[in-house]
Amino acid sequence: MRPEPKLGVLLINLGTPDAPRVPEVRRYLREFLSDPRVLDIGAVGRWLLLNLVILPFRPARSAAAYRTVWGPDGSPLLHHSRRLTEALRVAMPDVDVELAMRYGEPSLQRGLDALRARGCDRIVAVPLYPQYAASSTGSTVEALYRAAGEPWNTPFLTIVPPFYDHPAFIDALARVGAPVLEDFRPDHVLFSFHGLPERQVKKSDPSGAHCLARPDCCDSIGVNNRNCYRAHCVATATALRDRLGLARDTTSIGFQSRLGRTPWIRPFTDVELVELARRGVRRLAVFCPAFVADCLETLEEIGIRAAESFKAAGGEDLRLVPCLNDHPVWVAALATIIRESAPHPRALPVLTDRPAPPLSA
Ligand SMILES: C=CC1=C(C)c2cc3[nH]c(cc4nc(cc5[nH]c(cc1n2)c(C)c5CCC(=O)O)C(CCC(=O)O)=C4C)c(C)c3C=C
Ligand SMILES: [Fe+2]
Ligand SMILES: [Fe+2]
Repeated sequence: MRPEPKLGVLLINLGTPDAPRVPEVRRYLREFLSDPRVLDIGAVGRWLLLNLVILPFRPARSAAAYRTVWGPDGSPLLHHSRRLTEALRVAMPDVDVELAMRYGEPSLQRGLDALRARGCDRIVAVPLYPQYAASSTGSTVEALYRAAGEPWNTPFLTIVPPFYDHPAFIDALARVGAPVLEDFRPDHVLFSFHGLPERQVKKSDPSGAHCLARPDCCDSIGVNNRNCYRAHCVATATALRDRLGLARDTTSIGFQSRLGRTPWIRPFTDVELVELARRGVRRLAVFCPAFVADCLETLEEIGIRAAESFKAAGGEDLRLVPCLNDHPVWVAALATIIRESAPHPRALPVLTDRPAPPLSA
């Protein structure tokens, strides 16, 4: 008799340095920014940019930033991802759950090996990026296929697609955010997403004529922008705004975390913050819905630096809404998203249960 297929779940996040020190941050940035999906320029240009411009200077600045958010359990991104993994194990006792990172440790290979060692031959992989970008989701999917293809007996993969407008994800964001808004009483809410070079958004458009070709290109999702990161972010922000019952003119969108001189998608969070303060906004709440786990980009860039510049521009207070982290509503939502994508565990046995028709029929 064919054994029951055993399902494993692999949660995958971006990765983070091993320590908030210059050598560890340099090693992390080297691996991350050597990825041709992240710095998507020619190999020679990437090598020059990385080795002559970025790696001599950025690691010291970034290590100092990491030190401001590093906790007793290490990097916040890894800490929250581990706690989410633990919570999902409890919520889904019938499957094995492992954590892996696209860059650094625990590696994709390590996560896949751990699932294989426990006999999982079917794996549901969850890139923990709600919105699709070729430099985050795409890079993870490519590396995952490569790693999964290494062993002689390959596992069978299902990959959870971007969940930027999944009702369970939006509901979890709203349930985590609502008590913060209730307590803080902001007069404006900003949805701040990780930024992306404009070039990468344009490359996601198969027609080459839709994305960033007109101001309303992200207002709805169709054939040409179905992989557009910016359109996915707009869809998340719109759904969350509606779910929270916020008026359109009391919310805005921004894109944070730019790198280099190439044009990045707009509006920019750091510019928007100052503009809002100048327009009279005093109490600003900021959601970061591109990140499911709090990390350097939420805690330091928004929670510390953005709060300072908002106040310097005349604002009274900025409150960072925590990411979903291991909140029970997110754990339940993630279990729903995974179960919806999982191959039906009885799919093959059900077929073999049926008596075969006679050969002569
Ligand atoms: C939300 C998804 C992410 C996308 C898309 C993304 C694209 C992207 N990022 C960089 C450069 C950097 N990002 C850095 C940190 C970082 N980025 C994401 C997520 C996305 N990046 C996360 C979750 C984090 C935090 C990691 C942590 O350890 O907490 C960094 C490192 C920090 C720093 O030095 O500023 C860089 C660099 C590019 C160039 C890019 C798309 C082209
Ligand atoms: Fe990033
Ligand atoms: Fe667009």
